[in-house]
Amino acid sequence: MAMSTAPASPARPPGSSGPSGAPAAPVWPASAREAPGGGLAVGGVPLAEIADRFGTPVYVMDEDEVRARARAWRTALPGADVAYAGKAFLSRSMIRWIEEEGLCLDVCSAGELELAAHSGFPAERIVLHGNAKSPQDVRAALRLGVGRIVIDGTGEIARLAALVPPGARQRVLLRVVPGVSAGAHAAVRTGVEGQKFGVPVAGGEAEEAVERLLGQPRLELAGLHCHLGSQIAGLGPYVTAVRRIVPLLARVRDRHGVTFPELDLGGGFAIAYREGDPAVDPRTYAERIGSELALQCDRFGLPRPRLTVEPGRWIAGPAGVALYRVLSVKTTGGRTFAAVDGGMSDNPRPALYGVRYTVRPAGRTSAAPGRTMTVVGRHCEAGDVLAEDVELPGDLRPGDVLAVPASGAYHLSMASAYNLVGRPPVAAVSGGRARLLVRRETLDDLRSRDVGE
Ligand SMILES: Cc1ncc(COP(=O)(O)O)c(C=O)c1O
Ligand SMILES: N[C@@H](CCCC[NH3+])C(=O)O
Repeated sequence: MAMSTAPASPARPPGSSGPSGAPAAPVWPASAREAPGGGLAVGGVPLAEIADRFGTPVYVMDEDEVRARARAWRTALPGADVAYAGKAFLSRSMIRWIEEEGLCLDVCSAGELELAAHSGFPAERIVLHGNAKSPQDVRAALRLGVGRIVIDGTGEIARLAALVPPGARQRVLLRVVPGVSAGAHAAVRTGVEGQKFGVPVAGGEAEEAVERLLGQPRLELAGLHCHLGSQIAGLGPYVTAVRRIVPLLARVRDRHGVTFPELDLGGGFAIAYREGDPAVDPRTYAERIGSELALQCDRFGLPRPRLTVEPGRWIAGPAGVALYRVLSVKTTGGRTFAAVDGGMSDNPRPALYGVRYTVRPAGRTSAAPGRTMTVVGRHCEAGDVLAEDVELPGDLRPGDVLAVPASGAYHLSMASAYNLVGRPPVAAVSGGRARLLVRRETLDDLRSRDVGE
């Protein structure tokens, strides 16, 4: 088996359609190429070089891929606001790229907010979310002057209004739950009743919250918000959400004489983790959701609100590649395990959602015949599995570098200190150069938190 298999697809703009007309689902960044001496290069930099220079595990972010993906949404929805959901991956450079591409930013804590503000991101382009905002979150949002705060529940309305200084008005959105089940795993389905986010459209709860908000002179209700869930591959759920939310807008208009200028339909757009996985195409989203919104608004005689979308995974995920070094190859119970020097501490997604990744050697070519192996992490749980039953070169050995694509979202942002191994660094690649964005968490960092007695 040739140890280097070519990346799935030649370079093409993210979000473009494949030859069959089905949504294209590139697994590797568009810049991925076979490296001159064997292995894989991303952003013009051989991944083996990155592994040697920064150590492993290391996360590689392709800056041009991030920017192209951000632009794909801006181009598809020219009259809309595109708010990158920072929970997917946030660093000072990422914030700068997003700012330069003209996006807004969705944050959900004082921590994310302060990082953005200190990186120079304009506060009026920031949206603050959260089902349980702490006083610290709200105070930071008011002090920095964020553009929008998303109200998640009726109880939050008076609490927030009380913190807005006299004479000031805070622009807010109300998060509603349209009763739509969507998302790759129960833990990330937020469009249905019975989970912790938002106020249901059904049963009148949302209308009651709107009424309360309209009665608060220090809050300016600019519109409704919903976020259905995450890793949603089809557009049907978004269409249903529009069909349920626009009639609510009409009821509010009829009852209060108010029409809202904005509608935020959240994020949740699927990416491919393995070859052939479906992914959302921003242009198809724009056509389908844009026309449904127009249709429903016309039906109720409402003006079309300005749309906001909040992609997180779609922008950061496919731009990231995780690099690990093989620590051991072991055959036991009829299975061969390749164990790497990271795992569930830097990528908890397999353990949390049962997700499986694809993996390929990144450092050298091999003529050895292929062998079915399971790639596992180094942590103390049998569920610490990255890729199951994948074909890898039969001569894979300790020291080899393995690359895992689609690793840019919800890996490092959810990484833990499990087994005190330290969180990996992040390197950016672009134009044949690599640079460090986030340094490795050292044992000193970890030890220094423990103050003893
Ligand atoms: C309110 C909100 N907006 C946007 C997102 C981004 O979701 P995704 O990364 O799936 O696009 C999330 C996370 O699911 C969210 O909670
Ligand atoms: N953490 C989830 C996505 C949750 C999105 C947050 N609202 C994942 O890795 O798939």
